[in-house]
Amino acid sequence: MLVARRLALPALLVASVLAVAGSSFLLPSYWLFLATSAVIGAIVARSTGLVTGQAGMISLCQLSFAAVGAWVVSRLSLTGQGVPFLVQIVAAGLAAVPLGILVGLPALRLRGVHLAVVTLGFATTVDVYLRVKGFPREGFASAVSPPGPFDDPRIYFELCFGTFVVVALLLALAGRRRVGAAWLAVRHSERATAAMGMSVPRVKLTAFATSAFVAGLSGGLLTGQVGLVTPENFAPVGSLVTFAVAVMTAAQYVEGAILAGVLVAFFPEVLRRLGLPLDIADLAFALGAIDVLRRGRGGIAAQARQAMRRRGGRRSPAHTSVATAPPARPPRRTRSADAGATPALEVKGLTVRFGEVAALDGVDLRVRPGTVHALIGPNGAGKTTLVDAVTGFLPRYGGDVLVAGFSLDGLLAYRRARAGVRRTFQQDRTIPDLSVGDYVRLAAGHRTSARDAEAVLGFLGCPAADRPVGSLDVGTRRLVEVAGALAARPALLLLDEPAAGMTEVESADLAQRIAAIPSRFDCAVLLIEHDMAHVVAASSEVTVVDFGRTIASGSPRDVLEHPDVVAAYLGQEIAV
Ligand SMILES: Nc1ncnc2c1ncn2[C@@H]1O[C@H](COP(=O)(O)OP(=O)(O)OP(=O)(O)O)[C@@H](O)[C@H]1O
Repeated sequence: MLVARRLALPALLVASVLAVAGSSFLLPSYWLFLATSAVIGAIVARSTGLVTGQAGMISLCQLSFAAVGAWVVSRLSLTGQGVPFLVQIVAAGLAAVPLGILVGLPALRLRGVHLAVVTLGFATTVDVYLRVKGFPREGFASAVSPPGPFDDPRIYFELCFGTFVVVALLLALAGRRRVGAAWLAVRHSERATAAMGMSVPRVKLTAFATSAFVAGLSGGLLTGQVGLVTPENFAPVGSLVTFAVAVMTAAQYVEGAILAGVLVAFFPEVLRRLGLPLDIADLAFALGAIDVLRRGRGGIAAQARQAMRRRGGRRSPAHTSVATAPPARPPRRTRSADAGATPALEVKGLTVRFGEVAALDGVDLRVRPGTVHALIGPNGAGKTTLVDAVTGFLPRYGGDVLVAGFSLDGLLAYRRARAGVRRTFQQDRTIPDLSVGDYVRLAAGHRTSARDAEAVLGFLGCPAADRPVGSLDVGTRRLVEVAGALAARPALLLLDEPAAGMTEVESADLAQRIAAIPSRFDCAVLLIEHDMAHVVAASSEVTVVDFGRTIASGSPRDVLEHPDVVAAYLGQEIAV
């Protein structure tokens, strides 16, 4: 039954692909032309969905990338005798890549509306250039005519459709690998992406470069379809409409991209037949995009997937309860436990200022190898700032941070993560679009087997690996985040209030599991937590900070009875 269900989807997909491919031999020539336009529109929509929907960067210049592809095919068709047409199409995509990287550079610093303005400015600049140059006719005597067999419109449709299928498959494959999952990660949180050991600039630039490649392909295919392209084909308003449709349909998904292509090609045709102004189409797409952004629930394809997931979720068996799952056997230890004197973490004279506020003022801290060390203190004491400094999330700090005797000073966050320093955040930074297992493998940052990932999930009492992260409650997501960091097999794990959002019972259960991390994973832990019962159960040493200074350090019971600590908490119930 399960096998039949698993085979049903691929079989349906293959049947759909064959049906669409076969339809070209049935359609009259005008409808075939529109169908070809729809497929080319789907390709450019998919490119927009990649950079915007997947990687979360607003690009309003996708048709400028397509223009580069169009120029390449125009040029090679008319002057590059003998270059096979398929090679011309691939060259169209490749030629757009440098431009994609160039446009991606501002995205390293800019976000949201600022990036949108820059990309729109780029689209306008390209448009002006094309018009001044009389694109693409300068030097070209006649329209592009694809060589046989692509001069047959039916075969040309097959070429376009085949290109779309290949692009969709490759991007689906990328989505299952680190590169594609990283695009999703950067959309949800750049800090969490860096904490997973990934270079945020590289992730962003690969997204822009790949999306430019795909858009370049569409420009090349459009040239072969219409023969002569003009600047109007790639005008900024066209990029805006592409963006709006991609948002409306959620073109980061293959079905969303197909819907976008169909709407762009056929909706104006419907309006024309009804005798209505064609501009209504652009207006409808804009309103659709505004509605999607206002509701914040994703475009049409995203909502359809969520609805299916909800239906599937009701059928699937209940997941392992966080509170009741017994600790599973963890992966085999690969590092030998270092019982020597070198601290797992040594912080010396750490000082951090935010303007006039001294968040940390000469803090010293030593975390012994093989221990869980709690860092506690009232709100605003400087705990998260210390974690930020250790993990490289502050532009500057005074003092030294050493892990296993090696200085981390000057290293960027993602390099510290790769060096074995992993952290979690106070707010949930998981990626709802991924399954629990995919998230853990992405966070692990190296070739983690499904078995190893499941062993870590089992150790922490997380839900099953195939559960979508988006279907979990906040407390469970935070547990999955801990599992991701732990699966990376770090030398030092910094947990920032991992039990926040959990019930008392879940928190107590997690404390026991955290206490077992050093012996089972050969990893020291720095734990920030407000729940004192959790602190006592999980840690063997505690450091207390207040107003950016260390006020006590030692065993949990001694520290919690220290008069300065009691005074710092101003009578709050901290004794356990
Ligand atoms: N980016 C920032 N800009 C300005 N001030 C900041 C910034 N980050 C932290 N601070 C200040 O630094 C001090 C320490 O903050 P921090 O978040 O490290 O405290 P905390 O002990 O983690 O508190 P909590 O338990 O509430 O999370 C606070 O006074 C806070 O307002």
